[in-house]
Amino acid sequence: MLDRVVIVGGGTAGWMTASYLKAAFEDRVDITLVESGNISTVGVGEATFSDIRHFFEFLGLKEKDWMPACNATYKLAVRFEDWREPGHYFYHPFEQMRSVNGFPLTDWWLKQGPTSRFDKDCFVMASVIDAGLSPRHLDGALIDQPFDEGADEMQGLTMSEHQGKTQFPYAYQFEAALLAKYLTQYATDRGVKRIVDDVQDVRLDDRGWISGLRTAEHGELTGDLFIDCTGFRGLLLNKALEEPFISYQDTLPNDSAVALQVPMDMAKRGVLPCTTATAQDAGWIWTIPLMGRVGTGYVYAKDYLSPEEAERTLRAFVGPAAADVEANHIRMRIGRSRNSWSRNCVAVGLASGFVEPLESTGIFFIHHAIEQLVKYFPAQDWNPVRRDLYNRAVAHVMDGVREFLVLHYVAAKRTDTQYWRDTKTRKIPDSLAERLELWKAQLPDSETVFPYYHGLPPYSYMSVLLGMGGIEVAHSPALDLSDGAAAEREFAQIREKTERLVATLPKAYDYFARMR
Ligand SMILES: Cc1cc2nc3c(=O)[nH]c(=O)nc-3n(C[C@H](O)[C@H](O)[C@H](O)COP(=O)(O)OP(=O)(O)OC[C@H]3O[C@@H](n4cnc5c(N)ncnc54)[C@H](O)[C@@H]3O)c2cc1C
Ligand SMILES: N[C@H](Cc1c[nH]c2cc(Cl)ccc12)C(=O)O
Repeated sequence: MLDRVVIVGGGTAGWMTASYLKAAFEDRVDITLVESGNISTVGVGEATFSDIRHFFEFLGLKEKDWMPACNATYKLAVRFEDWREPGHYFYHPFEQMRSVNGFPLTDWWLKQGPTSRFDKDCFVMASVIDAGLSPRHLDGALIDQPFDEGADEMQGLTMSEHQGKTQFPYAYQFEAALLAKYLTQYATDRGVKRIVDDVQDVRLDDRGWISGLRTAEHGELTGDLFIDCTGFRGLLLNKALEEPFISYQDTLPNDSAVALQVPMDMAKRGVLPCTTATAQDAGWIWTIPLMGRVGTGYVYAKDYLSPEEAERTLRAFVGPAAADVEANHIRMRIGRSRNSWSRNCVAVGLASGFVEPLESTGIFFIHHAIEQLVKYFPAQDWNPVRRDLYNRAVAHVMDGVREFLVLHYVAAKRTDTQYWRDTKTRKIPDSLAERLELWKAQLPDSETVFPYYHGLPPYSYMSVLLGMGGIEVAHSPALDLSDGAAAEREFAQIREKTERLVATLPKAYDYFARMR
């Protein structure tokens, strides 16, 4: 039996993997995690997809167990500011798109939208977020979305199985370092062995498979399956096994970030329940409100901006609250390993691949990789078919997300700096170029978006296209021959529901303060 797993790296990827494998296999696998006391984690992964609730569910954790320990808040959307023009904003929310007579409501909106704001007309969440509200009432009851939290048929589903069934109305924002600490406790309580040491050498056998890891103080660690969670270093997969890394930088040039963790009195400031991405001259700034601080950072391309200038701009953006806060400068490796599983090594997290944090996909990649690893977990025969299926699934997720992110830049109306002008002439993936031609005639649907599971539903593409405003899209001609009354009723229902929710939901801050 293959039952000895060694994980290298104690960041979000390492501890999420250790916790999940323990929850899946209990004592039938022996798990050791080795993490360096000298090499720090990236530790800025703060915003997630809504799907991450499947991860916590799998671990048997409820929000009240882990959220207060991680200073966590709810994220109802990504709010894009200034991507179209200064002062403009729109939301990409966690809310399923309604359909009327077989056409998405956004299609009707293009023909007869009540206002100029597609997000407010088509989703209730846009106004809920503007008002700084929680999607749960103070007694914990969830906003009445077409989603039944306790539905039996929804339990135990993986993310890809769940996609398209219903849309959970929120994701989370949290301190990544605190989540890693929380999961360290969770995993070690359940028998994961933790070693704090540096891996100095990776030993390969005659076939080139990993036979052991030489550590500074704990001798040689042996195992069957080695999981590389060493971050951008890719110590096992890319360095020792020499698995090539495919860069995405030709299409996604942002390769640098500078981050600040700004302590803040959130009772005074309030919590806007979303992640904000504010366009800048050479990239964009994220703002993530947590309980007790705001996480913020400037993501940029070093070909267009120096680290010093990026830090200056970020500090000016945040204001005096950041005066005493030390900046964390990060170089990002953008792209994916050709194969994330090679021989007896699987890379998870940044060692596997990463795209810039626009749309917060890093932790989603980790979660997806772990679900797939359990699905295709190897047996003693190391059947290569399972490995290949795993590699295909992981590559599809990252390639699909790459297309989705490139769309943001191509579709953004801004052209006021060289950086933004270049987004309109830079090479884009061929498949995306073809899709864009289709979307100009007909809004994206499941037939025309990236065809493999990559986490993002067609309505996400519609939201970005309509919000960014740089690509002209048209409504379906069939709507000109159709009665629009049902769509008008739907818009009216959304308005009524929005008014009811805004009048009854508590402030997001009050909800979390009560949870603590
Ligand atoms: C600027 C930025 C913003 C981001 N924002 C988000 C976001 O909002 N949402 C999101 O989902 N994701 C985000 N991410 C991604 C997210 O941070 C990562 O996916 C997540 O932190 C996982 O990192 P990791 O565990 O793979 O690597 P790391 O955090 O880099 O951890 C690597 C681990 O390996 C250990 N290690 C390395 N070498 C050795 C060695 N020789 N011996 C022993 N141990 C070793 C280190 O000590 C460390 O414990 C962001 C990333 C960046 C760069
Ligand atoms: N898998 C989905 C992905 C998804 C659906 N709506 C959104 C909105 C935003 Cl801002 C990010 C991702 C998604 C999920 O997480 O629900």
